[in-house]
Amino acid sequence: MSGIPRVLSIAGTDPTGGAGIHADLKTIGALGGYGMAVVTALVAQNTRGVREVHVPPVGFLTAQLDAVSDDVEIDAVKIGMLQDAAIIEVVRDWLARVRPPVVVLDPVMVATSGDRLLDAAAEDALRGLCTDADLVTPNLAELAVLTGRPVAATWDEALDAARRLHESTGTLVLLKGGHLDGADCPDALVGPVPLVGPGGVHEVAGARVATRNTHGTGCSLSSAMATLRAGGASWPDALVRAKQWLTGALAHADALHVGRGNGPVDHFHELRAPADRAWSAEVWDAAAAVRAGIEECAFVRGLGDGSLERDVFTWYLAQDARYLGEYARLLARASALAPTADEQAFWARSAQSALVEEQRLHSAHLDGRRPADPAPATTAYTDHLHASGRTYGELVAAVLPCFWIYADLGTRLTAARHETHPYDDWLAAYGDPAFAEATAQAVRIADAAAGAASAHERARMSEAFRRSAEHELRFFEAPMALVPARA
Ligand SMILES: Nc1ncnc2c1ncn2[C@@H]1O[C@H](COP(=O)(O)OP(=O)(O)OP(=O)(O)O)[C@@H](O)[C@H]1O
Ligand SMILES: Cc1ncc(COP(=O)(O)O)c(N)n1
Repeated sequence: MSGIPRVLSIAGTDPTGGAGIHADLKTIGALGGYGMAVVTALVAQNTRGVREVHVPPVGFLTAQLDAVSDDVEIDAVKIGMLQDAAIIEVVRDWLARVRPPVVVLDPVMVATSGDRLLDAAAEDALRGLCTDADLVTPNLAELAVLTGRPVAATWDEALDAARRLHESTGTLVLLKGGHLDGADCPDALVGPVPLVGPGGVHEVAGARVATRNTHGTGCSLSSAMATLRAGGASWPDALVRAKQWLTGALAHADALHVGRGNGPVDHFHELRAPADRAWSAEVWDAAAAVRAGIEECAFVRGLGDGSLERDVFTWYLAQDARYLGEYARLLARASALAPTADEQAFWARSAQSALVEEQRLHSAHLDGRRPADPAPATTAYTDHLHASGRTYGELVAAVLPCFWIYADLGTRLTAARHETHPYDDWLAAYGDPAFAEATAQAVRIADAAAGAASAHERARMSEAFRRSAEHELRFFEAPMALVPARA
């Protein structure tokens, strides 16, 4: 494969650009692939429904398919609307001749509007095509038709049906929870253990975005899976990334104002994000007063000019050691919840350095003394972090101020360093460029999580950040107020 996955969509059209090949091409581009398209059917449709379907002669479909495969090495195929059995036959013949490494089948039968996009007589032929695909992505109604059972009413029933489809076809199934009720919107890969892991099910949780603009989500998800898999991701990693991207596309759908029915999702929301105000910039600016309070507090000023009394500093270090022990647990939890291997590794490394590096520095200062009991400011801060561990985004937002406020203070306090400064090694640790880089990565991760979050989740992230920043201030104020000599 070249570096950029070459992905072919074989599907119908949607002149309003929300579903079919239009959604596929946007998705493939948004996720870093090169998109190509062969049209099975021309559909006069909009966000309110399908008006007319024109199917060109099947010979012309073969001509389109051959024109692409005679010339281009195809890394992945996504198959969408097929309309009738003759078209399915042509696609099966072509797949038998040209077998691209990744074949994803979205067994499109009925549009969101309720209009049929597949002849009832072609359902058997579509079942046959399922066996040729590497991944099949039915919604609940399509799963019911493919398995000959009633439509699943619960997630457990849907998982059973997906298992049945996998057993009858031998093909990996991506089960979609979009049509279930409730605040959650899970998806799952159901298939062989070597591909999806223990139990043969890899579930990816998701929050339901409150929008009626879901036109083309199925087309977009299947194209995303084809593109990401062709790019080298495992199926489970592809689903995590595809879902993160699609949730963001749904969260930005209402801003598009396309059509008066079920509108499309914003495939290019991630491209637009730099022009939007980053979440991190918003919350950092909103915490300006708290940050100023930290810079001006007696403890930080004393640390900078070296006038801070040793017993005050030692008391602070003892509390910081207590804090870091809990903080490392929360970083490890962020690692456990992380949606990608890179983020998982980042949080695990951060947990490790919080435990090892920081406590090594502390034990040097604490002179072997055991950390004291946690002070109220320490407990309040760690309680808040634990309470913020419900979702990945909220947790990442809650742990961020400890990185960011320290790194920011570090760059300021570095200016105060000199060889005989009593707290020079401490200032050096927080002014360390590697710590600044880790902080920048934590900020990038938080912005990506905020980009994919619903408005509600983003607000919770902001609140978690705001409260952590306030706890930072109280943590810095505590030593001066609580050192016994001063109480
Ligand atoms: N409101 C929503 N919020 C978050 N994710 C959603 C929402 N609706 C659908 N999805 C996601 O979109 C993808 C498509 O799911 P769905 O079950 O709607 O399939 P579909 O019916 O084939 O799609 P389409 O609406 O394009 O026909 C899945 O990943 C699903 O979890
Ligand atoms: C050409 C084409 N392919 C697929 C769909 C299904 O998408 P949705 O269910 O979101 O309408 C569609 N409407 N048109």
